[in-house]
Amino acid sequence: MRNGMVEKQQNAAGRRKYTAASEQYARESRVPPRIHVYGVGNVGKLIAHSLRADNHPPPVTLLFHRPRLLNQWNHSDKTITLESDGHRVSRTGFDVDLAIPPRRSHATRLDSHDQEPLDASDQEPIDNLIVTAKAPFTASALDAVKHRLRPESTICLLQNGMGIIDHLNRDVFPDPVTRPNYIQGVVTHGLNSPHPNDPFFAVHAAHGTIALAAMPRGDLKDNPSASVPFAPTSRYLLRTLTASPVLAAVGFPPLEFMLLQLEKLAINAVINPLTVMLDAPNGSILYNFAITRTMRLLLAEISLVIRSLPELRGLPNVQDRFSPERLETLLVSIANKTGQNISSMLADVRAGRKTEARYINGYIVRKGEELGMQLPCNYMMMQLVEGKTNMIQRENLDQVPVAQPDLNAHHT
Ligand SMILES: CC(C)(CO)C(=O)C(=O)O
Repeated sequence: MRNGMVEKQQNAAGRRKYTAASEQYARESRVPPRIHVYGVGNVGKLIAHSLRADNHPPPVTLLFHRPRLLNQWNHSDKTITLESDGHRVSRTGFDVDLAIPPRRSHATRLDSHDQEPLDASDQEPIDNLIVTAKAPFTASALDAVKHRLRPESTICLLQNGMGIIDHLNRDVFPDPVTRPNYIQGVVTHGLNSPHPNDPFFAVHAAHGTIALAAMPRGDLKDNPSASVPFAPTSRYLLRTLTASPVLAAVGFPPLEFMLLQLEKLAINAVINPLTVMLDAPNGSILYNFAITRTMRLLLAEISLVIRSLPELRGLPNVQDRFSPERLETLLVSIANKTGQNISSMLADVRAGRKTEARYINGYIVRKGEELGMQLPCNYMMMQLVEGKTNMIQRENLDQVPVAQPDLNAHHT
């Protein structure tokens, strides 16, 4: 009888342990459980879909950056659908809101936020925000919701590249006292959106992981082994994301997380711009000695900068982990595994979109300059990628629709 009771109590405790983070944590710490997701690209769809998978899902608001997307949503069945191993699962229950980025020129906002609010929700505070917009668009995305963020809020940034937080602190949240908290993430899930006319559908092609870290409010350089006392909203977001089995998200201390970011950055700084130059899938950089030589020139610079970073000084294994030889082995294995894929940078260039080159090769160049080094190969790659993007953007602008001659027409 007693044992039965103990067992019941243990079961109840066990069940309590596995309730949703929104139930378990938000309630007890008074963090409002609503999560806003900015950006419904591939990663945004994966995150929003996974958040609504739980038995007690948190309320989720999708923030659209364009009225056209909101319109498409309102005319759809209001679901996000993910296909994985041939099975499609649709999830519902999302709230939606518009957050249109103000225009910026040379890092300055052109139009201020004194326009009429769209509705009352445009003024409601945002406590938990996940941003999946790409690095070059993150500052303007945050400009759109800046007035709703408070020092207690947490922004979780999920995108490729490094140096984004420095950029945000300089241009969007210059006051260290009032700026929100940050979580950063490295996503290795592979997704694609094969139907451009259905922006709320994606294929989860390769199951990966998400590494997450709550960033200390100061500079990591000044406080490298900072054990961060998490803001309640950061703890809530970390708990909610790591509770999702599909996301396979894991939390790391800031310094270990930085090593993971640098490893991904080193790979992206070579595969991405080279595939842009070759206009070919990732596998095209393999088994071609001229390309291998170029790859090695880039890796020599990348390895030198990473191994000289003051933040990493004295850490065990950094010299081996970031040696040019180890990075090359890693790079070749990733290019092999993703051989048929088009890199995200090539996809952006082909579509005439701004790329992340400034946050990938550009980050290496900036860090090198801080250390008194010149890195011409990475600088050149960044310029070439930007040059090619400009070229494609101009081609798209110049495209005048011309009536095609009807080759089947019969002249009598
Ligand atoms: C496939 C890979 C690893 C190539 O760098 C990638 O992450 C990307 O396309 O951005």
